[in-house]
Amino acid sequence: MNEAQLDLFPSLLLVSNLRSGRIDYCNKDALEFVGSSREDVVGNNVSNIISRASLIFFESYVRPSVLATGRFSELQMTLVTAQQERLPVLSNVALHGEQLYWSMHSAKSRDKLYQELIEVRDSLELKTDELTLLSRLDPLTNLLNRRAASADIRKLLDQVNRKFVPVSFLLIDIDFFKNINDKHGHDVGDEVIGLLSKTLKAATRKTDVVARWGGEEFLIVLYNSTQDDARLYCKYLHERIAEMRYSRADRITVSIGVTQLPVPQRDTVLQVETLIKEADDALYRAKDEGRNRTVFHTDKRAKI
Ligand SMILES: Nc1nc2c(ncn2[C@@H]2O[C@H](COP(=O)(O)OP(=O)(O)OP(=O)(O)O)[C@@H](O)[C@H]2O)c(=O)[nH]1
Repeated sequence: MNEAQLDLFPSLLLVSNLRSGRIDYCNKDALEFVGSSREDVVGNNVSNIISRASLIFFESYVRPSVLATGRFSELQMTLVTAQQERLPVLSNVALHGEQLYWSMHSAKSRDKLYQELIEVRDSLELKTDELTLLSRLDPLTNLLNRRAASADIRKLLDQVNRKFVPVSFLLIDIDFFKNINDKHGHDVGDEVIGLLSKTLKAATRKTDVVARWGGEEFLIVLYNSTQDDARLYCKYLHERIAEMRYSRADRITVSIGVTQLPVPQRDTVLQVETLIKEADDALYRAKDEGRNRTVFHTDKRAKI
C-alpha cells in the first residue's frame, strides 16, 4: 500500500519512533487536522503536536503499558494545532519494533455532546431540587406542608429513638379566624395567616419543624425541648402574637395544644399520629377552656 492509498483512510494515521519521539509518517487527514504541512510534521517530535498534559500521561502511563503489551486502546489525548488550538482525539496505539503506529479519531463532537449532556444533567438536577423544595412548601406561607412535615418528623423520631432527646409537639390554631374572613374578607385572612407564619418561623430554630398543618392550624415540633421549655416557649409565642399588628385586621390570639414525646423504650416505634392526636386533644381543651391559652396533654395524663 502506498502513501496515496494511506491518505484515503478517514482517520488520523501517524508513525513515530518510540525512543526519540520523531514522527516518521503522517497521513493527509492528520496533517489537515493539525493544520500543518508534511514537511513541518514529519521529522519533528510528537511533543510538537501533543499537549503537555497528554505527553506527561503518555510517558508515565501509556509508554510502560505499550512496552509491556504492545498496544494501548482508547487513549484520550489533546492535539495542538499549528494555530495553537487544542483538539481532543481518541487514539489506538500499537508497537512494532521501535515504531509506534497511531490511529486517531477526532473526539470534538463527542466531547461537545458530552459537555452538553453534563450541562443538561446539571440543569435538570437544579430543576429537580427546585421542584422538590416547592413540593414541600405551602404556597401561601412558605412553611412546610403537612406531607413534608410528616416525613421530616418521622426522620426526627428515628433519630430521637436512637439517642433520646426531649421533643415537644405544638398544634397552634388561630382563635375565631372565621370572624376575620367574614368581617374583612378572605384576602385579609390570607394576610393574617402569612404574617403569623413569619412570626412562627422567626420564633423557631433550624432543628425545629414548622409547618402549616391545616387552614389556620400550624404545627411546631421543638427539638431538644422539655415540657418546662415548651411552657416557656408557648408563653413567649402568645406574647409575640399579641404584639402583632395587621393593616386591615384586628389583633389575633391563638390556642395551643402541646404534647411531649415520652422517653422511648429502645424498640418503641413512635407514632406521629398518636402524638398529633394528643396535641389535638390538648388544643381542643384549650379552645374549650376559653381560647388564647396553652394546654398540655401531659397535664391530663398526670390526672389519670
Ligand atoms: N383566608 C383564609 N381562610 C382560611 C384558610 N384556610 C381556612 N380558612 C378559614 O378558616 C376558618 C376556620 O374556622 P373555624 O374552623 O370555624 O374556626 P375559627 O373561626 O378559627 O374558630 P375557633 O378555631 O373555634 O377559635 C374557616 O372559615 C376557613 O374557611 C386560608 O387559607 N385562608
